[in-house]
Amino acid sequence: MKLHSQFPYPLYLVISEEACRGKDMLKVTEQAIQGGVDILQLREKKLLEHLFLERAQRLREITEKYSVPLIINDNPKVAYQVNAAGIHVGNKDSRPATLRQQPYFKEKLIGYSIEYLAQLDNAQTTVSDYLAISPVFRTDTKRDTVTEWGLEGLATIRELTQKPLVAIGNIHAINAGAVIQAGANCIAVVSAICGADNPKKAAYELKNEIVK
Ligand SMILES: Cc1ncc(COP(=O)(O)OP(=O)(O)O)c(N)n1
Ligand SMILES: Cc1ncsc1CCOP(=O)(O)O
Ligand SMILES: [Mg+2]
Repeated sequence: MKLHSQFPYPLYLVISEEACRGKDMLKVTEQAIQGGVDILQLREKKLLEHLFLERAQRLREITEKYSVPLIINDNPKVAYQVNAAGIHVGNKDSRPATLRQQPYFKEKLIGYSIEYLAQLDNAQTTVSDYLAISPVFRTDTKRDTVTEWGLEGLATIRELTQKPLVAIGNIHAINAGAVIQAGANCIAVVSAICGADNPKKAAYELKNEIVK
């Protein structure tokens, strides 16, 4: 079994209403947590800010009940307003180094997407708490990606940094073990759990592949 001492969240669910395909997002969240999800991100790319905030507040009630950290995608204002555990940003978003200077984000988790190897040397990476290998495998859930890292790319990055690595992109129970073996500390998924008929069972099966 691998140790995850730097980032004690081996299974990461990135959720949106659209990804839940008609299922109640709040129920999916609760079932997924009961199945073993350790950390949750709300990622709504098309919502107006006040609706994003409202959804984040609902999720916050559930994550608080289970003591699971809630991460907000892209939007520092919403993260602050719901007192989220942190934020995830990529190359088109607020910069981690800028966020880190704000009092609210000083002690919060900041996740940063890695799309180019050169990012490993930049100031954004230095101040981030985890790096997302984004994506490990091409996925229909997010099409505007740059580099498909593959297991080899993930292993290369593992050798170049000590930062916790969160692997994302087309990861399912069948390939999760290989992704961990290649050096990831955490598996992040959207469709493997949100798109499953039984999100609790899907989370449980993924978790088993990760921690065995
Ligand atoms: C855990 C995790 N990893 C990667 C991403 C992608 O972030 P980003 O590159 O900013 O793209 P969008 O998600 O904003 O489309 C993520 N959200 N979460
Ligand atoms: C948000 C995000 N960032 C990189 S890939 C991705 C989507 C992953 O979705 P799935 O787990 O359904 O492939
Ligand atoms: Mg983003």
